This record gives sequence, C-alpha cells and structure tokens, in this order.
Amino acid sequence: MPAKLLTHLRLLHPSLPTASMKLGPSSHSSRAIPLLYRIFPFKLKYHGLLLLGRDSPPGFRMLSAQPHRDRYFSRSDGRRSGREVGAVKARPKSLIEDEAELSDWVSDLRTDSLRGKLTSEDDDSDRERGFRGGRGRSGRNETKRRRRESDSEEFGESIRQRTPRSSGGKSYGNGRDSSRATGRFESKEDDEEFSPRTRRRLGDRSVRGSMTSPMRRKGSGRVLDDQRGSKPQRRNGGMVKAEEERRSLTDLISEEEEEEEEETEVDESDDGDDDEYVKRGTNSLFGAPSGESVRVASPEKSASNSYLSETRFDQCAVSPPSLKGIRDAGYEKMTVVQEATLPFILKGKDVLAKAKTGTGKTVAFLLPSIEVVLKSCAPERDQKQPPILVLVICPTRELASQAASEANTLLKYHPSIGVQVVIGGTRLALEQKRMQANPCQILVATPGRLRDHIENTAGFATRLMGVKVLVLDEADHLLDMGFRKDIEKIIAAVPKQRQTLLFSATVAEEVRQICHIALKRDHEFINTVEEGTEETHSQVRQMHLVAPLDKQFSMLYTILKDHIADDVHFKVLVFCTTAMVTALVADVLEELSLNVRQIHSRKSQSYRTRVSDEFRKSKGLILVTSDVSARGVDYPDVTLVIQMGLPADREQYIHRLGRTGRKGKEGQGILLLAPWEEFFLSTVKDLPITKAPVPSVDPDTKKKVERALSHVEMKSKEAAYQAWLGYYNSNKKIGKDKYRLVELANEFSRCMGLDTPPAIPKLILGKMGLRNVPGLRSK
Ligand SMILES: Nc1ncnc2c1ncn2[C@@H]1O[C@H](COP(=O)(O)OP(=O)(O)OP(=O)(O)O)[C@@H](O)[C@H]1O
Repeated sequence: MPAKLLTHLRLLHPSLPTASMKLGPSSHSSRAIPLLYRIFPFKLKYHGLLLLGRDSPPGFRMLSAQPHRDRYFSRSDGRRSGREVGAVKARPKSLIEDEAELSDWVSDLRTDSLRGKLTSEDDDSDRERGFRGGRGRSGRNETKRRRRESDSEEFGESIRQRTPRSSGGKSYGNGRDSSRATGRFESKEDDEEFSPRTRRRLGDRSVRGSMTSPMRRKGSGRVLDDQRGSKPQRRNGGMVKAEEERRSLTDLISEEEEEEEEETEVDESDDGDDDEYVKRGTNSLFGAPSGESVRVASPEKSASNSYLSETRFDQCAVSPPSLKGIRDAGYEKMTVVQEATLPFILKGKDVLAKAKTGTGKTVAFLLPSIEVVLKSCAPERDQKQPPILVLVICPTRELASQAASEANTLLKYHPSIGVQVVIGGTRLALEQKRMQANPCQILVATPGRLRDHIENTAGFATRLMGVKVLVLDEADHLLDMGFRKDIEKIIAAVPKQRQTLLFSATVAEEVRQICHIALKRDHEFINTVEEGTEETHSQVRQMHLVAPLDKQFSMLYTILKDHIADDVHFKVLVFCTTAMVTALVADVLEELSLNVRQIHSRKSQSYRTRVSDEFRKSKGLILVTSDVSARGVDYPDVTLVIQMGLPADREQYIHRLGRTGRKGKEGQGILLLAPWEEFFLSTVKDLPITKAPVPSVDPDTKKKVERALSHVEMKSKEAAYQAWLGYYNSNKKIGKDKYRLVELANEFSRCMGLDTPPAIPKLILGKMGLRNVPGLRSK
C-alpha cells in the first residue's frame, strides 16, 4: 500500500498500523469432509457435492449442492461451457455502492482522503446519510438527525460519443428468437489502477487488519467480542469536523421537505398466546440433525437444475405448526439452500450461506429461527419487557417488510409468536407502541432504525439482550462500509452467546475476510453456487448494449415497446443510477404513455409500499427504480430487468438481475451503458453477458421521445443533472478527470433537451470538489 494512502487512511481511522499490513493467503479447511460425513453419514456418496474452497479461510466450508449446471432451465446455447469461475473468486470492484457512503465521501472531500464508493442511492433509507438537498431536520440526537437527513443527494454526469457496435436483429422480446452474438468485451479502459471501492476496501482491510485480521486471528470472533460494549470508536478531529460540515450543509440546503411518516402496511401477528402449543412443539423435534432427518440434494436431482431439492419439509426436524405453515404457504420440497443450511442451523451453528437470487434464502433462515423461538421458554405473562429472541437485519425497508411478511406466513400456526418490523419512514413512537403491545419474539429491522430504537426506546436494549439468533440478510451489503458502523453497534447490543446467520447471493472475498465480526470462528460457509459456475441463473439471458447517451432514451423506449409487443404478461424493472435519475426516466416513459410506476428513496414510505405491492401483484407494468429494489425484493414473474448506466458494482449488477429468473423461471437482463462506461464489463466478464442487437430507432420514435422529454418538468431535469453529476463524480474512473466529467454531464443535460446545463448551488459544487470547473454553472 502506498505510504500516502496509508497516511490518508490513518486520518480516517486512528487505529491503523504504521506499516501497511499484508493479509496472507487463506488456508484451506481440511475438516470439511469428515464433518459432513458425520452429519450426512449416507450422503457422501455424493462427495462431488462437497467442494472444499481452495481459497477458503480456516473454518470455512463450501458445500455445493448443485454440482452440475442446471439443465432443466438452461438454454442449449453453450454459452457457459468451459467457463471457469471461482464461486467466491475475488474480483475488482468499481464503484461506490451505497448512499451511506456517499455522505462519508462528501465528508472526506475536505481531507482529500480516499473516497468511498458512490452509492447509487439509498438502501436502508432510514439511514439516509447521503448528501441530498433537503429533508434535513433536527432530531433528538446526532444519530437520529443524521439518519433523518435523507437519502443520498443525487449527483450526476455524461458522455463521449462512440459508435455503438452494430449487430444483427433487434428483438427484445422473450429472446427466444433474438440473435445472440457472443461479443467479446473490448474493455479498453480496463483498470490499471485501483477503483475507489478497491482503494476503500484496501484501506478498510488495513483497518480490519489492525484489529481483526483473519490471518493473524486466534479467535477472530473474540476480537469483536472484546469490542462489544466498548464506546464507539473515537474519530479524529478531521472526521468530526467533516461530518459537522456535512450536517450543517444538509441543514442549509434543506428543502423543508418533511418525509411523510406513515405506518407501514406490514401484517402484524396476532397477540394470542398458546404456551401449551409452544411446549408441545419443543418436545421431541429438536435433536441434532441426522442423516435420517435431513438430506442433501442428490447429484442426479441437482443435475436437473431445479432450485428445489428432493427433500420435503416434512422429512425435517421442524415442529408440526411450522410444517403446517409451510404447507399452507404452498411449499413442499425444500430449496437447495434450505436443505443445505437447515441441519447446521438447527444444530446451533453459525452459518454464512451463499445461494443464487430467488432461491428461498428467507425461509432458509426464518424457519430454523422460529424453531429456536419455540425451544426457548415462553416469557412470563407479566414480564414487562419480554426478550426479543430473533433479530433479522435487512438493508432496505421493502426487504424488511417482505421478510416480516414471510415470517408471518410461516407463523400461521404459532399464535404465541409475534413478528414486528421496524423500518425508517415510519413513526418511531408507533413502532414503540406496537412492540410493547404485541408479541415480538422476532424483530425484523433496517439498521438505522434499529439503532434509533437502541438509543431512544426505553427498555429496548434490555429486550435485545434476549437475542438468540441474529440474522444479516444481504450480509455482504450489511457488512460493507455503508452499514458497518450500524452493524457493529447492533452486534455490540446483542449477547455474545448467540447464533449468527449471514445470507446473500453474493459473498465477495472481502466479505469472507470480515465476516468474523459477526460470526463465530467455527462457522459454516455453505455455498450452493457450484465452483466454476456463474452466480447468475442460466435461464436468464443477459445482454449488454453500449450506446451514446443521446440515443439511450429512444433505445430504452424501443426495447420496452418490443418487449411489450412480444410478451403480453410483461413485467419490467428499469434500474437507474440515482433516485432523481429514476424519477426523470419514469417521467419520460410516462409521457410516452407506457404503464409506468417509480420507486426510490425520495418517495414517502407509504408510497413505496403501495407501489411495491402493486408491482408485486401486477402484470403489464414497468417499474422504474433506484437500488431500493436491487436486493432481495421478491417480485414474481419479472420478465425483463434493464439496468441503465453504471451499476454500483458487480454485486449490484447480479442482485438487480436477480429480480428476474426467480424460482427457476426464465427472464432477461439488459445492461445499457454509454461507451465510457464500457469498462464495467470487465468486472462481469465471467458472466454470460452477450452483446445485444442494437435496436433500430425510427425517426418517429426519436421525435416522440424528444417531445416526451420536452414535457418533463424542468425541476426534474435539474435534479437529475445534479444527481447524475454527483454519481459519476464519485466514480474513480470517470470522476478523476473533472473536465471530462463536466463534459459528460453537460452531454447528459443536452440529452434531456436542455440547451444550458442547470446551475448547481455553490455549496454543493464545493462539496463535490467541482467549484470553478469550466462548463459548470453555479448559483
Ligand atoms: N421451499 C420452497 N418452495 C417453493 N417456493 C419457495 C420455497 N421457499 C421459498 N420459496 C419462494 O421463493 C421465492 C424466493 O424466495 P426468497 O425471496 O427468499 O429468495 P432469496 O434467495 O432470498 O432471493 P434474493 O437473493 O433475491 O434475496 C419467494 O417467493 C418464496 O416464497
């Protein structure tokens, strides 16, 4: 690590070592097979299922329950043959990923230290630390105020024209007849230097190394344990100052736009109790997993490529009421990840599980968690603050609500067990009341709001001391820098003696390096993504299209029209880089008379919930969205996912794409990039993304789109421009040349039909480090 970088890092984190720290290579667990033999004594005829990760750090175990590529749903195009992709291969990162870090980045500008990644915008909007004009308001304390300061401010950026590569036919329908050029990525701009995210991670790793380097840990879990209960880390003066500046800035640029505080529409469990039922359930059902009660999917079945295993739930050691709930939900067989993880979780092990999108991870952690609640003694009736036994953390409000709703489904025959959800955008007091008045053994929360409760709800911290199971859904994201502080705080607030479950569709090497902040050392790493296969689904056709910005609106419209014509049951998600760009794209498509909804962090929670519910139930609808929908959200039957502009990173690309092709269904994904964004393709080059045919845009369509753009409100364009500039400014590759960045931003402005780029407040330009850059207008 360059000495200069280390100096900057030390500014950010006083505990950094004085010499750069090198993390040694991971060693490899040789315990995996014997242990699995003990657990699945008759199963290891399928020893092909057990893949010892060559790179696995000690204590990790890779279990591939899908040793063969799914044939059932795969297309016979042979695109994937011969690819060698490590299941958890380390790969470069490219971009700032979540809005929480955007604000950190803004703070860091003053110190000229390394930048974090730019988030496209909010995930857990309640943590909303971004830099966004508006919604700043004072709160009870710093945390609260910071949290309420809103989602990311949007910044923005633009293009260099390059002729898109031509290709054959044009269909963006179901893709069955489309030509499928197997274009190779030329990625002329392959990273020679570290991306901001990589730099940040390097720094981060050094920070980690100083405290909890997995390579030198003897009991890495213990290091964190030692931190529990300790005061939050002291920040250096520079950081404090920067944060204060950011806060005051947020206050200054507040748009006085109070977010509506409304109750979510999450089902609450009833408050019946049935202790007898609970006790009955605990009688004989909870032995350690054995070969008789749990089976791993057979290779034969895996070869069929189904996301389902051959094991039925009723073959497992779960309680009758849970089984009834499962049956009512329509589940009979376990999915591969459920089958692979359940025995370990029921046995009380900490688990890090990786399984592809849409393969039932939520049930995989909820079902055994419910069994843990059942096993625990029922609280005394007059107990004022009954303990919370299971704590599930999700990065977004939508995901938390969804998980709570899934929990309620499974709890149908467990009347005494209650689920509550605490998420941003709702009234804290209301949540406090609900948690008081109703059973709440299982709490699903977004990190920011949970911290609010820890700090501001009387008796809440005591209730958390009852936690027996801690779940981090989308764990890699939660352990990333944007959430890290909140997660560390949360971990410190729950008992050391607990079971921890980490689930995600992506587990980057960096995450494996740091997961010990939450997991015990002897945790299980259960990887159901076969080594050498992609993390995406074979039945999802992935394409990329490179086109100059000024053609993108017309192309988007053409792609959508073609898809709609091709599939009457269309259901499309269009992902955009930031909330304000999302709003702009939605406005344009609406002007073009398409059936469009929009969802992003600038919308009130009640609106988000409404739109999300509508999209879940509908067909024939297009949802234009920011990354609030990128992870975990389970919209059934999405036929097409379009990603416009640079995804925050490789993982985000995979999660966004994962909104289609769920539960073994087919789907399509199109990544629409400008020529100068093409470098991103190198970060996903192991995925089967082919070059899309360039849609032919007829002059009428072009005019129609221009007209639609001219009808979009100026305010919307201004906000999109600023957001766009900010987003790309924080990208190391694009943001490093400010002159070029501004050129591109102004190109974007012209694409919206503006002759002059909108003026941006001086203060914001200053924070972006763009003051006095020619081509920008300030106000
Ligand atoms: N055993 C099962 N049989 C059939 N369907 C199931 C089963 N378990 C879960 N499902 C359904 O599968 C769908 C996807 O589940 P879920 O949202 O938990 O996936 P996921 O793996 O968490 O996806 P993501 O990675 O996108 O978060 C949901 O609609 C869920 O109800």
